Amino acid sequence: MSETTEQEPPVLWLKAVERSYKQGEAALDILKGAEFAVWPGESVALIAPSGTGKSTLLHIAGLLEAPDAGEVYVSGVATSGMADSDRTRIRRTEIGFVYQFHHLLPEFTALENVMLPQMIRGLTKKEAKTRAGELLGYLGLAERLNHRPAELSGGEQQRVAIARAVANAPRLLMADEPTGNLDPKTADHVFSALTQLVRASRLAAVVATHNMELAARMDRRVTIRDGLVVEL
Ligand SMILES: Nc1ncnc2c1ncn2[C@@H]1O[C@H](COP(=O)(O)OP(=O)(O)OP(=O)(O)O)[C@@H](O)[C@H]1O
Repeated sequence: MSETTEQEPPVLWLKAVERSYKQGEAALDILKGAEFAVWPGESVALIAPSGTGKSTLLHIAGLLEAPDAGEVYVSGVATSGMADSDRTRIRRTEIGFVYQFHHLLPEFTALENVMLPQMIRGLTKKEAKTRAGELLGYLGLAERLNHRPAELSGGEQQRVAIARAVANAPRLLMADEPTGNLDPKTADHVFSALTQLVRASRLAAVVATHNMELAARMDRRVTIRDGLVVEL
């Protein structure tokens, strides 16, 4: 765990989270009281075998899905009793998402892809452009601002996706196999860029990965066992 964490509340805190799915008449208990917290500036690898509940956990932690029981605190705020619109607002302002595939808009340039979420949030075009340029520059893409996704390499596309995810300065970054589609060397570069950004911006990051080498470079590693989150 990184220093500093004692006084600050966790950015994400899952408390006694339960989630079951119906399977015919039976209930399939996936999360059975899971506890999980991530602090500012800390990166945590989630290494969970297929079917153990990785997606379920990421969806609940990312406020895309509500738990059956338990509570999800984001920056100290309990989210379970909230109206959907409030939960969506917290998701949009506090959480950034990166997926295995970049999902960039093909007709827009790298710069425009990073500007868009900011403009949707109400920043002026000029403000959005400045921040997008800075972020892309930080991620080593200063020479690629006006390229469309198809004109970028896989690693470059994924770095643009990372810039887009943090464009609105979220406090939590959720990444699901962010390097899963890249060759090992490119994965290494993208991963380094991501962890550097997490530390520099004091984000809390949860990165689901099957890559043990990359997971070893994060602050902590957790898995899901018998419906609980356990440290590795
Ligand atoms: N909507 C649903 N209805 C019924 N069962 C579900 C539903 N969603 C997931 N499950 C089941 O719950 C279990 C956990 O699902 P989850 O998607 O969280 O797994 P996962 O660990 O992310 O797996 P993978 O890495 O293969 O995507 C699986 O056995 C899955 O079949």
